[in-house]
Amino acid sequence: MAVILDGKELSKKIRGKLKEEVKELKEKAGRPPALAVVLVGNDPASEIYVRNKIKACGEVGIRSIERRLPANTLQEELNQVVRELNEDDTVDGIIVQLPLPEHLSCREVINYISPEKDVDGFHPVNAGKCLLGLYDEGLMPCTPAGVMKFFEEYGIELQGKNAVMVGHSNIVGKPLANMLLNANATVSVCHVYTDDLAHYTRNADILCVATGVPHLIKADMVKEGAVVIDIGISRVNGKIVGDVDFERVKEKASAITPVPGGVGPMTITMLLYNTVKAFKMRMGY
Ligand SMILES: NC(=O)C1=CN([C@@H]2O[C@H](COP(=O)(O)OP(=O)(O)OC[C@H]3O[C@@H](n4cnc5c(N)ncnc54)[C@H](OP(=O)(O)O)[C@@H]3O)[C@@H](O)[C@H]2O)C=CC1
Ligand SMILES: Nc1nc(=O)c2c([nH]1)NC[C@@H]1CN(c3ccc(C(=O)N[C@@H](CCC(=O)O)C(=O)O)cc3)C=[N+]21
Ligand SMILES: [Mg+2]
Repeated sequence: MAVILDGKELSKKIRGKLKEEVKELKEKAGRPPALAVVLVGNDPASEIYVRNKIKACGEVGIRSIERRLPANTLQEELNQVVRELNEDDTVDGIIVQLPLPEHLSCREVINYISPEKDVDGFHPVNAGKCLLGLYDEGLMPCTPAGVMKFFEEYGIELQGKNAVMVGHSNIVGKPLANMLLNANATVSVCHVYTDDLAHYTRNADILCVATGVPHLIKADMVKEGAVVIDIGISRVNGKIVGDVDFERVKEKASAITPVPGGVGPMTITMLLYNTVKAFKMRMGY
């Protein structure tokens, strides 16, 4: 039976420390760290995510600012909101909740976010620092950084291991594959055009999956004793499910993240962590 990598428990521990730190920083600076969340339109899933982020900020003492824009907002108007938040000295972190309505370019608006305030770690400057392994000099993407915390916390060695990343998005798959490579794992990156996915996954000591395809990874695709990280979130008949057939794969894996309660909470935790980090960097602490 696999060890369950508990994202709620690890989050509790990290958020507890952040709360203490925020209290001290607030006394020192005369104001708390602040996160601005920009939400365009009213996608129900995004509404829930934003609400959770704002709640999590409140719990550790981070001030949050919600900027809601109508679904028919123009690109130039969205860019302008980001420019205003860049110029507001009391704002330390800015995120634009994705996905955006069809007519808007996320690439364009992300380029407007000041890299020092880019707490999602999506700006090309931060992506470059991530590639180079200069984690301390920038802000790293929250989901991949949260996954790396699991490996640290549970003492999971990466050096020399076969790591397989399924999914190659700019926000999860590519940066996580890169972080695994920086940790000296031998990394394969698979995606929808990969011929014989199971051939790769069966050889993985560390298997990370971020596709959004419910239960893509079955037990017969997993090596005995593998560490399995399930990043996918889908809603099937009102229930949240991951990309891994958890019930069967947990019998074979040595460690596995559940969905919910695994990577998701850690993503939010790393957003809080990045907001505190951005605040400290901006204040010169
Ligand atoms: N837990 C968390 O905190 C977070 C969870 N998520 C979840 O993670 C999942 C992925 O998100 P994101 O990276 O943004 O998604 P994208 O849709 O941007 O990327 C999905 C990736 O999976 C690949 N893929 C799709 N189908 C298959 C398949 N059948 N076999 C192999 N590869 C496949 C795609 O390949 P191609 O591009 O070639 O089609 C692409 O590389 C989603 O469920 C999302 O909700 C995302 C962010 C945070
Ligand atoms: N600019 C931007 N940054 C993001 O980081 C971002 C985004 N846009 N758009 C959407 C995706 C998805 N994402 C998740 C965060 C937390 C959970 C999470 O906390 N999940 C809980 C369950 C939550 C629930 O009950 O719905 C869990 O897995 O236990 C899931 C998914 C961040 N994303
Ligand atoms: Mg996505």
